[in-house]
Amino acid sequence: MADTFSLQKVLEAFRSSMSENKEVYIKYYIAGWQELVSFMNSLGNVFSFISKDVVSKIQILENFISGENGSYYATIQSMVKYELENDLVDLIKRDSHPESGCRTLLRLHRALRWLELFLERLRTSSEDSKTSVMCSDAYNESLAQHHPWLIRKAVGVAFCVLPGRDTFFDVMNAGDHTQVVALLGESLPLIAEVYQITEDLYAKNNLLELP
Ligand SMILES: CCCCCCCC/C=C\CCCCCCCC(=O)N[C@@H](COP(=O)(O)O)[C@H](O)/C=C/CCCCCCCCCCCCC
Repeated sequence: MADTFSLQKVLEAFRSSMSENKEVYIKYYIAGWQELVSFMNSLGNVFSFISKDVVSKIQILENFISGENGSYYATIQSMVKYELENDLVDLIKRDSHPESGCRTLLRLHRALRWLELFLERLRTSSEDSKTSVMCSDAYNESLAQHHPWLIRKAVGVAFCVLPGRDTFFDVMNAGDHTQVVALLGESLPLIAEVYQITEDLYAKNNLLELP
């Protein structure tokens, strides 16, 4: 994907990630994340500890996709089946498979819920709404429950230097504010669907609390 961030590209990646029978292609799922990382990198060094974590998780999944068992990593569904059937997932504590595809994707999956909540707040925000408040409310409702105190504090500091709402709307490169709101309205159900499919799959296989 090209350099300039656009919400449309994120939308396209998540749209492409969904197959006709509602499986989720990992390749496009991580392409969506890659696009989001390019946006976060443009926000400055204070966010680099976050983007580094996302990049390392993308890399782990890319290595699986391009590895000798890559065909099993085509979709989240095929990955879960393959890793579980072959005992490749640490279920209780991190041990012989500390970086399985399942636990790595779970971290991005939880972050996708944050993204959904944040974008929904942005979509329905008013001119005087603060991005730091929208971001941290979405964070507290989702990812924060899975992060230790130190990370929560560091994230709180990063939220304080977030650009304002207008800048967010501009960097989405989707036209004027009305057009951005419309595109968000189109994107959110898609992101929510990808999230829910993954959530149901992980719940069904008892994978939602992987260490
Ligand atoms: C205008 C476009 C809309 C907004 C675009 C936002 C772009 C955001 C891009 C990425 C979001 C953050 C994704 C964070 C993934 C975190 C995964 C995670 O939970 N990792 C932790 C656990 O991993 P393991 O240790 O178990 O391997 C890890 O410990 C965390 C490390 C760093 C902290 C992550 C904090 C996430 C905060 C989410 C808010 C980001 C705010 C971005 C500003 C827009």
